[in-house]
Amino acid sequence: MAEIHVENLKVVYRGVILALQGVSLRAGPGEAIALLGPNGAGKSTLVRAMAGLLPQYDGRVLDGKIVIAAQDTSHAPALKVASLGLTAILEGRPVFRYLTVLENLRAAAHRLGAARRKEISDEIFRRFPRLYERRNEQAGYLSGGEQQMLLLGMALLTEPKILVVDEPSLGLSPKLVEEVMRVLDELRRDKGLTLVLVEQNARAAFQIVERVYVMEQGRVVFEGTAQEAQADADVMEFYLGAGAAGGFAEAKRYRRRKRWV
Ligand SMILES: Nc1ncnc2c1ncn2[C@@H]1O[C@H](COP(=O)(O)OP(=O)(O)OP(=O)(O)O)[C@@H](O)[C@H]1O
Repeated sequence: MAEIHVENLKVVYRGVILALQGVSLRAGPGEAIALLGPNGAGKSTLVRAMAGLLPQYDGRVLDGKIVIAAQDTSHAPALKVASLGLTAILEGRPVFRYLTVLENLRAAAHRLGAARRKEISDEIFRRFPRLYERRNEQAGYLSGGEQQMLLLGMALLTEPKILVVDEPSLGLSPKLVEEVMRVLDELRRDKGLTLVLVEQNARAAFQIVERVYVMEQGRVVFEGTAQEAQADADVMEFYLGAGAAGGFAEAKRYRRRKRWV
């Protein structure tokens, strides 16, 4: 049984803006998959749908279904989804900017007892020594990479079984992107997590996932192994903007196109 299973999912915003049309995917227990594709393809919408967060964005599932840990969560609220073990780190590094690193971690750990909280906090500081050094500083003053590590630490305090991470590489230097990918890979292996990585940076994602889904205009246009995607010139050039000719400019042609029901 797949840990996450999305079938023929159709999502609209404000009742009329069709953002996903017939999207299907699966991620088995302990598997790492990536959702790739240009701006506006529908990746974040899929993350919101999986996390039960569509209503916050005036969106809803119109058709199809989402099954998480064998339960139909197509219309489930975020708390129900979280209780099934899915934790989503949303785009844009949403840390509490005016709270310190320690306070952010405490806020994420509100459901844990003191002993378990200490155990996981120790683990977080072992994995991310830089967070320990900056534990009393306001999170808003951390660098982008440090904020990403803090979000991963906060996610660990929810004891996830499925981790969904939206665009962790955004705005980071190539060296930091590599570091974030390494940490995600380590976490998945050490904890047997199912990982759904959403990325525009396809090359970074290829390093740590087994299978990829490429999205464009609200649909999945390619599904295959990371190797198959990399060997497919059309996928690389037109959807991932990583080919020889055209490059990223080519992918940008597909930006932000909306369709109406
Ligand atoms: N809250 C919203 N209300 C209306 N339309 C929205 C909303 N959020 C997203 N959309 C539209 O839905 C479509 C898919 O957007 P989405 O953010 O899911 O794409 P994305 O692949 O995550 O892009 P990006 O990488 O830029 O975040 C786009 O056309 C976008 O304009």
